[in-house]
Order: sequence, then structure tokens, then C-alpha cells
Amino acid sequence: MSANPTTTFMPCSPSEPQQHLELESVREVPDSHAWPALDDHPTVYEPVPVVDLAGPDASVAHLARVCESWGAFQVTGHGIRSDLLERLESETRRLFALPMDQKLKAARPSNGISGYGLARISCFFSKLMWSEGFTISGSPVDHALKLWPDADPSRFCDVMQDYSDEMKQVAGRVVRLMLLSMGLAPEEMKRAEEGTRVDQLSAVLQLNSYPPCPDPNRAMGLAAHTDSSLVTLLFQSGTSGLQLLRRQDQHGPARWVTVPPRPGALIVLAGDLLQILTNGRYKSVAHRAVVNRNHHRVSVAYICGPPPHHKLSPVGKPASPAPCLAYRAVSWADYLGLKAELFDKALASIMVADDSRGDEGICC
Ligand SMILES: C=C1C[C@]23C[C@@]1(O)CC[C@H]2[C@@]12CCC[C@@](C)(C(=O)O1)[C@H]2[C@@H]3C(=O)O
Ligand SMILES: O=C(O)CCC(=O)C(=O)O
Ligand SMILES: [Fe+2]
Repeated sequence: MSANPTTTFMPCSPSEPQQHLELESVREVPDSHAWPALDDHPTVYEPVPVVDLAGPDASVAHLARVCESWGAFQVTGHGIRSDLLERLESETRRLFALPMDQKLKAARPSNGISGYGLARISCFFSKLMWSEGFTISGSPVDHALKLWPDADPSRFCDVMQDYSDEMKQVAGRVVRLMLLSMGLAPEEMKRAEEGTRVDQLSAVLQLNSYPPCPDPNRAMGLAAHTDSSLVTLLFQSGTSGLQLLRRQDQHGPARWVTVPPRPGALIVLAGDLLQILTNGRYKSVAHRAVVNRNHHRVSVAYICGPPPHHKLSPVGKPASPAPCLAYRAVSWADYLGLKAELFDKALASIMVADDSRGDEGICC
């Protein structure tokens, strides 16, 4: 994945003035939000794999194939009740429907993680995205008190807390299945489980809002990126918008594939830490969100990884076609720092030659 080549790639500069337009009331895409080209790769239809956690689809062999070829899948049978998903969507909509000056009271500080703001990756692009985001790391109470100073914060907080608690269980199951699907030797499996067991996982909740856009072919909801997580579990409302980048393979050149909304399903996206942990075997999936003319789409990403300071190191054989390359051990906290500085070059920056293969011939 790379930044849209027709849009200037810029180093992040937190002091850059941010533009907070009330996108819903804009009648024409302003130059600040007009992307020169969204068609870096063709958009094609391909059925996105579905894994039923409660059924035979959850077989490790199936999962290994899906992780290797897609790095993403829809997940059903996850056990999250539909009324919790409905409340999650309605609280997310209630937040973004607030007036801009109210949302800005809970703005994310320039050096912080939590709060309201433009997509964090905005600073790498010369054009702004057609979206707004709200990141929750830890307790949502302080945010809720700033957003709704005169109301009971529990309506918002209970939903976000219940959802996070339940997603942790789902994420734990998904990560464990993915590790099992690698067929690791018992010692390696034990090492892989350190920091990735369900009780150890940490996460942030990212709420995203994509208002209707008067000219969707010129605007970008969320530019192509990979998540830094082990896995991200994404809930999308009944409107499509998420696209996965499929790398060039025997079926054709690189292409965007839209993930159609599937009632009750969540989407699993492999993140950069999974690529590191699996020694490049399960690659993180580049994805983006496109916008549409008529519907206000929202999504909620449960972005999940090991404890922030746990050093994750690769397990399993390095993946071909670069057999001697592996990644150095890194913590999520340190990796986020690299990502904030280097964006899509962060993974490459921690690649190292694998000394254990030193006498096996040419290295890459
Ligand atoms: C823990 C984090 C992952 C994230 C950066 C963050 O500190 C909080 C927001 C996350 C998010 C959500 C939208 C896409 C993304 C790339 C971004 O800009 O902010 C991810 C970051 C990530 O996964 O690296
Ligand atoms: O809204 C979407 O479909 C994508 C959101 C996303 O990629 C993210 O929050 O990291
Ligand atoms: Fe993402």
C-alpha cells in the first residue's frame, strides 16, 4: 500500500491548522477535500470470505488460506447481540450529530490518542478526508461529560464499555484461531500466545463518521492505510464503504474489493502487528473507506493489540518470497510512534536480516 501517488505525500506536522468543516451542510466538495484520483487500482466485485465462528468455517485450514490470501474476512457466529450493535450505532450517530463546537470540546490533544478529530493519517496527505473520527482509549466517561455536560454520561459510556468488553472476547478467539492456523510447534505457540491471550489484549475504539457527499467520486472517506493492530474488528452500518486492497496474485493485478454490509457480521482486518508476529506470513491488509451521495455511514473499529509495552517478536518461518527477512521485536507503543512518523514505511523500517539463515546463501 502506498499513499495515493497523485496526492502529495507529506510528513506529519501536528502544528498544521486543522479544518473542521460541518461536512453535512457542504453543497459542493471544496478544493481542500477534492482528491485528484481515487482510481489508483480498479474496483472489482469479489466475494469476501465469511468465517462462522460458531460453525465448521472456523476450521484452522480455512482460516490459514483466508489470512494468507485476503488478510480480512467477515465474521459471523461471534455472539454479539444485535441490540448491542444497534445501540452502538445509535450512540455513534448521536455523538457525530452534535454541533461542531460541542464535539471540539472533546477534541483530541495534538499529542494524545483519545478524542474527536480528523483522521490521524490526514497529515500525510495534502487533501482532507470526508470523515470525522472519535477515538476512545480507556474510560469514555471524561469524553461523555465534555460532549453532553448536562446529561447522564452512562447512556453513551455503558454501550461503549459493554461493546469493548464483548469485543475483547471475540478478538481473543480470533487471534487464537489465527495462531493455531499457523501450525506452530508447541514452544513457538507458547511464545506467540505471550501478550496475545484474551486477558492480555488492549484496544482502542475508533468511531468513524462519513456524511453524505455531493460528489463522492472526488472525495475520500479514509485514505488507504493498514492498521497498526494485531487485528481490527470493524462494525459497519448498513451502507457499504469499506474497500480492501487485494495484492496482485494469480487472479489479476492489485484491485479494490468492496465489503458489502452483511447484517450482524463484523469484519476482521489483519494489522501490522500480526504481520510482525507471523514473520510476514499473515500480512496486514490495506483498506480505505469511500463515501456516497445519499447515506450517512458510520463505522466502529475495535483496534486491538498486546499490552502497549509488551515486546512482540516473530514466530514461525519467515514468509516467502523474502525468506531471510524478519522483523525485530517491537512493542505496540513503539510501533505506533514509528507509524506516526513513517506511515506506510513503518513496517519496512523494522525489517532485519535473519542471521540464523546466514550460511544458506543469498539474503533477499
Ligand atoms: C492505537 C491507535 C491505532 C490508530 C492510531 C491510534 O493511536 C488511535 C487511532 C487509530 C487509527 C484509527 C484510524 C486509522 C488509523 C491508521 C489512524 O490514523 O488512527 C489507526 C491507527 C493505527 O492503527 O495505526
Ligand atoms: O470505516 C471503515 O470502513 C474503515 C475504518 C478504518 O479503517 C479504521 O477505523 O481504521
Ligand atoms: Fe483501518
